[in-house]
Amino acid sequence: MAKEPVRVLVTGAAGASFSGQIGYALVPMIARGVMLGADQPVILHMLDIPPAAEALNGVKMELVDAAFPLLKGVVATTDAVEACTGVNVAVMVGGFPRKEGMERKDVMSKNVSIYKAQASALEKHAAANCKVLVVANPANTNALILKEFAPSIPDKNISCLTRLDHNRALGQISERLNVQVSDVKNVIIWGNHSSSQYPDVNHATVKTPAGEKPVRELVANDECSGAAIIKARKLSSALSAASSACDHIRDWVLGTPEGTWVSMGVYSDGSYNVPAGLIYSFPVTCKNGEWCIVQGLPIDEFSRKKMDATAEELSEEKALAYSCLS
Ligand SMILES: NC(=O)C1=CN([C@@H]2O[C@H](COP(=O)(O)OP(=O)(O)OC[C@H]3O[C@@H](n4cnc5c(N)ncnc54)[C@H](O)[C@@H]3O)[C@@H](O)[C@H]2O)C=CC1
Ligand SMILES: O=C([O-])CC(=O)C(=O)O
Repeated sequence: MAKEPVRVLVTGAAGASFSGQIGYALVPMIARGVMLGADQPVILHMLDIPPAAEALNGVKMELVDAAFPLLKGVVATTDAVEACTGVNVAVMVGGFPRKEGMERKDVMSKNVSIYKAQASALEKHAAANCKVLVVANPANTNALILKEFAPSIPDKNISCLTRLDHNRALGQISERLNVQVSDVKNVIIWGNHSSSQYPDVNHATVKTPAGEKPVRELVANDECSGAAIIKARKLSSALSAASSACDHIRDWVLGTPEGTWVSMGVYSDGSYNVPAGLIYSFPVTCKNGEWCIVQGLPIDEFSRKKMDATAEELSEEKALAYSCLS
């Protein structure tokens, strides 16, 4: 029997300020089954702001023209209530993006007010058990604000995207070692989706004909390359961010492969002595639609310092965000 359609919200779907256009790259991936599976029909809900209404309608027309067999309907709107009504998955891309040379903190106050308002719309109108992924920067703190203003959505259902950083680390290791990216696994992104994040390869492995080898012996810890993309494209990452958002939701809903973990920004429960009450990126495995932090990994002194530094930045962002609320 055919499955019931899943309603997926994408905010910022018009990609209309032409910063990087994640939404425009993301919606056809969802309509093709990249996010939820090749047998899962979807109804897309797309939200953007009134100045982007015409562009948003253009995206809707393209989705119709592309005749995606899995796409059972499109809601394109500038009304947050209409956009959020009945959604099972919400991917929050809309926001005020950072541009070349801009600090993330410059855009905090604009995003705090956006996320406060959209949290209320989601809380009141989304389907029960809606899973939320915040992509827009500052992603961890936007997710925290969303959590704060949608208290009836369980903590476990609110996350932010660090999968792009995770995938970047996998990609860079595969380039350096000249191996297939699918043979590399279990890197970890700890902390914030910012330059303070700690990409940790201490537990990563690469598949070789002689079995799995630790990556640590082969490469040093890595840097995130978001700024390099902005420099090269004059636009921030879009297709890789969209693809990583699909990976994040797919693994969350359908499960991570046996023996593999991924990085997700989730509400800290104090694991690894990360302060509770932050949205912090951890290694997680997913099963039956629930994520679970991988426990018991040994943490050396270098890693501890890096993990604490990014937690410290998140605590500062949290304080700044709360000061924007008053
Ligand atoms: N977490 C991650 O790994 C990454 C996060 N990002 C962040 O994702 C966000 C989106 O990036 P791009 O697609 O490049 O930006 P973009 O500027 O191309 O698109 C943003 C869209 O959001 C819309 N928007 C603004 N306020 C809105 C609101 N209140 N409600 C609904 N829509 C709204 C804009 O009209 C625009 O269409 C940015 O904050 C960017 O910094 C970008 C790359 C990676
Ligand atoms: O800073 C930005 O807007 C882009 C970003 O998050 C990334 O590429 O990781």
